[in-house]
Amino acid sequence: MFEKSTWIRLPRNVVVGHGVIDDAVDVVDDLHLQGRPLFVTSPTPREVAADPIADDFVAAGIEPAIVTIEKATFDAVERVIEAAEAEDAAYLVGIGGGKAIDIAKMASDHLSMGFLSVPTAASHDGIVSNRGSVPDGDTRHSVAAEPPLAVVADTEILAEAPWELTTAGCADIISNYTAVMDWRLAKRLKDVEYSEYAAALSEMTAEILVDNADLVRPGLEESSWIVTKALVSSGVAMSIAGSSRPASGAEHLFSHQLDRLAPGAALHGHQVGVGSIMTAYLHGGDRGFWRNIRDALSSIDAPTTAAELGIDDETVIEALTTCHEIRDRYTILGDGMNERAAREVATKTGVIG
Ligand SMILES: NC(=O)C1=CN([C@@H]2O[C@H](COP(=O)(O)OP(=O)(O)OC[C@H]3O[C@@H](n4cnc5c(N)ncnc54)[C@H](OP(=O)(O)O)[C@@H]3O)[C@@H](O)[C@H]2O)C=CC1
Ligand SMILES: O=C(CO)COP(=O)(O)O
Ligand SMILES: [Zn+2]
Repeated sequence: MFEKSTWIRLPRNVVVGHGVIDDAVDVVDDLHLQGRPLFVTSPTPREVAADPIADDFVAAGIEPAIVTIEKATFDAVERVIEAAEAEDAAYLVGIGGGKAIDIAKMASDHLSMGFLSVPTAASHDGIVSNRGSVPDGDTRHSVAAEPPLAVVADTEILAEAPWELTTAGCADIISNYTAVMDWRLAKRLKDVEYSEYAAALSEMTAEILVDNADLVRPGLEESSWIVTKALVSSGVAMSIAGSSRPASGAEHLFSHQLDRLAPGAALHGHQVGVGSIMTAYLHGGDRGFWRNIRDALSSIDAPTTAAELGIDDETVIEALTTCHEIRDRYTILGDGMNERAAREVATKTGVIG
């Protein structure tokens, strides 16, 4: 008897384009959301977007509450839940980079409340996904969470954000190639749950972005358009899979470990990009594929070396040799690399000097 079933939860409205931040109140109307919103933001996105959007809500007769978080932690999720209860909020609006959006989506899941995703940087593919990513001691959880009811991605705001945030988003997408390789390997060796549709969408997203790399240039608003569409598409792949597998493999474990060993040194997207060069090498040996990843990253100005990340060589080796322990996710790293092998891959790919 056939007994499979699945819920693929996706946003109802994805609004992308120049000046669409002005449509936020209309988006709320279209969703028939009533009551008071709680805006979840972080310091810079608050200035850039949350305060101006709050003014539009006030003009429409809606008085939002605002909570500003500094870090993506379970404590921050707790603070947002408490603020939502204290302010009698009816829905949440996550406004910012990956940090603010992840915290809003996890709090909204806990509160059984809808949330809107308003990215201020095209820096990560969690804009649409139904996953949150949170460090917790020696580990990092990929948590099931509420997908947004709607996304409002203003390409004018995204284009004005520092360029490296956009290149980080591109690198997060380019890393899909190795994430999918790891996923297929885990399917073959460990029979993990696998979706060919999600894998194909994730790879195709990376391919389209790389094909359009010439159009991804600083100062061009069209770049934000291209990158945001890729980030949305990659998030949809995660929602189809019901896991972050299509967009997170060993290159992400490497980045999560760097977050522990060198907190704040580099952006998430940039770290996963450099990780992806090395895990592509592990998948393919000295054949060409890792060079394609490296060249794709450098074509959009993303870092390809430890020095460009601002991370020293020894920290890269430590991350490579320990990151398989971060979570129970089978990847090309298997049960871990020894130091000699780690040095070889990092040196051969030019990540360390
Ligand atoms: N759930 C998922 O599926 C995914 C989750 N992620 C998670 O997302 C996070 C990475 O996202 P990322 O966006 O890099 O991290 P942050 O949210 O920390 O943002 C990076 C930096 O950009 C700043 N910033 C944001 N918008 C602007 C703007 N318009 N102008 C100037 N500065 C701005 C932030 O300022 P400030 O310091 O003031 O906040 C911060 O310093 C990680 O925690 C990662 O794990 C990533 C991919 C997928
Ligand atoms: O960053 C992600 C996808 O780009 C997902 O993060 P996790 O590795 O925590 O699942
Ligand atoms: Zn990522």
